[in-house]
Amino acid sequence: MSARTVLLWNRLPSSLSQRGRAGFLIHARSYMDDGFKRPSYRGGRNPNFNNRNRNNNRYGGRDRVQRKEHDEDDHASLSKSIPATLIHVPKQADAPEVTLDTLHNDGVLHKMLYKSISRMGFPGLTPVQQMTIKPIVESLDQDVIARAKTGTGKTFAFLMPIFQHLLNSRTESPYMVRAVIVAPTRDLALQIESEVKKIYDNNYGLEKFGCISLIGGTNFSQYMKKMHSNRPNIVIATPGRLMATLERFSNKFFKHVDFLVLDEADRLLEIGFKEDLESISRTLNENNAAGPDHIRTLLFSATLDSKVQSLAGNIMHKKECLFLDTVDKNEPEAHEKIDQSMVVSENFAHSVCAAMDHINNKIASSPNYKAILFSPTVKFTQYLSSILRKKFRSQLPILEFHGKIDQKKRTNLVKQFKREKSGILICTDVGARGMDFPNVQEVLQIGVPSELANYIHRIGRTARGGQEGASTIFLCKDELPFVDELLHRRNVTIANKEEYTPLNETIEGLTSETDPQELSDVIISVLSFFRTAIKEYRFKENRLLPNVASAYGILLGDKEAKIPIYDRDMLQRLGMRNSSLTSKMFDLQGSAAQESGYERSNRGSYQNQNSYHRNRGNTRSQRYNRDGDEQFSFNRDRRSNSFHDRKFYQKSQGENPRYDE
Ligand SMILES: Nc1ncnc2c1ncn2[C@@H]1O[C@H](COP(=O)(O)OP(=O)(O)OP(=O)(O)O)[C@@H](O)[C@H]1O
Repeated sequence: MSARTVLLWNRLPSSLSQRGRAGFLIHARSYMDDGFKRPSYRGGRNPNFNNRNRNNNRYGGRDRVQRKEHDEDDHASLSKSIPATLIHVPKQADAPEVTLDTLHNDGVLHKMLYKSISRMGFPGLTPVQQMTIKPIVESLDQDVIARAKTGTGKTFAFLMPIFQHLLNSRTESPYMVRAVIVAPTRDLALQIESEVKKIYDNNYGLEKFGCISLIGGTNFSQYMKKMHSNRPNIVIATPGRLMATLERFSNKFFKHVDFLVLDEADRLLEIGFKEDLESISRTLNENNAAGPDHIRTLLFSATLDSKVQSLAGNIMHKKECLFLDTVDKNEPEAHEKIDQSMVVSENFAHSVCAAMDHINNKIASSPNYKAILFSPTVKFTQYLSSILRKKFRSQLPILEFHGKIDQKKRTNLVKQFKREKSGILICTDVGARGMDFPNVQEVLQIGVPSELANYIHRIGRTARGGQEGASTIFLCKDELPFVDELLHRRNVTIANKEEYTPLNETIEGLTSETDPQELSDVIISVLSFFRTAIKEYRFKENRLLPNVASAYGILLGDKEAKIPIYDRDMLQRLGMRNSSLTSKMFDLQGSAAQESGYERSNRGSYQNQNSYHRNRGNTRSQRYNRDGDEQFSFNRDRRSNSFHDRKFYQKSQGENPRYDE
């Protein structure tokens, strides 16, 4: 072996087998040189870069040697321009099993923590827990990225090392926040908090390491009072509320942070969230009493790719980063225990019929049927909830879950659906990531998700904690390019395909009692959604949009009926012009059709509908946000103006539109 290979060999976590290390070395060559960008310190140079604990690590001064390898003749290179080294540790099939007992016996896990987790009665540690706990506890000077499939216990994989760290350093800054965990949705933050409480419940001795969740939709000053009185060591937060807290109290509580964890990291590093995460990381690091490169950053998700690695450059501050990967390079990220199906029909409206028939059959054939149904927008979720309630309410609970529901109600319905033995939760992508509802048999989707990775997260709400599950996506024929994208970009194949044509009676069942005004609102919201998904999924605009628009007539029971549009601005907000395409889709009237003589008074109740959209949009195009609501978009093709647009929107709306802060 060359000197460099020996060096690498010795630096690998001792938990790896010989073959595992050999496998790593093969991977290492391709990864070592890609690396990360260093964080951008003001003044272009990290002031502490040269003088902190460089040799104080378990690999015995590797940093100095590593630096020599990289920059033999460039000693000025201790600046931010040097990318951090990415050490990729691949999945190893033959790795010896790591158990709670071995971790305890090796001195990795403290007795108190060992007892707490043992009492939970898990049959063993999951692959991600086996792979990450020891390196996070022991590799003090490395950031960590961990990829593991949905429902495989990533939450405990980062909580256990955090508790171990608190136990290791219990006398240091006991009244300060030591770990900050960021989650993209309020419900996920609350769920992580309840996982922490499970650790307390199984060993009260750990309660002294207090925890608090800071999320939007709650009383800020009340929570700040709790921060003052409880002095928690662990903060679990959504980005918006965390920024607000740091703005006022970063010096008081956050000067001794050791860990920053990003759960659903790829989501948090998307445009929109990313600027906030960079600002959070900058504030935490600049204020840190131990210096600006002290905090270790841990990124966890089921969907991570090279884009995330480079996006995290300004958030991760260590010189080395371990990429602990439990998914093979060529293996799909979707969980293998999910039996995936798609049902393809002619029209978007038929997908609704197909889903209704499917649910009907399932309720009849499976006792305790528990499913989650994903929908593209808030309005469509409301519509689906109302038709499902009408039909199935007497048989099982039907729950509606999206970002427009008041937080208290939302928290209660999450608790309820976790408890229920059967039921259907209808939700937007706000429920796609991280939520752990026990015993969900099946995930249903009408229409495509808001981003490709969310397909994997959506279906991952089933087959959790070692169970099996099924998923069915209902697509119209013009949504099929999505399936190709899924294969080409995520290597995910939907194994089972079925074609569907609705019976007349199914359509009739839906059309009765449908309010045209409401339905027009619903379909416009879906059109808005698809309009922004065109680039992402390579849809054919001229086919897909008329297909979705015609769902209005079909679901109304009058195939010829078109969505009435009275206002020219409305078309603009949908990002469309008066053209042959729009006249195919809409019944253009009044100013929309540029008819000067049109009597406003004749517009009837539709006027409200269009002014509603006018008030909600801003002066530019109205689009879809990922919390499932239609509004100004900071979406896929927003690179050029995203930040300003978001600020503009916030100002005009007096709220933060996009996130679930
Ligand atoms: N070692 C274990 N053995 C069995 N079940 C476990 C183990 N650790 C955690 N679990 C359980 O597995 C379920 C899923 O865990 P968790 O929510 O952490 O998954 P995740 O990997 O974060 O999923 P997602 O990618 O969807 O966020 C939870 O109910 C959790 O209690």
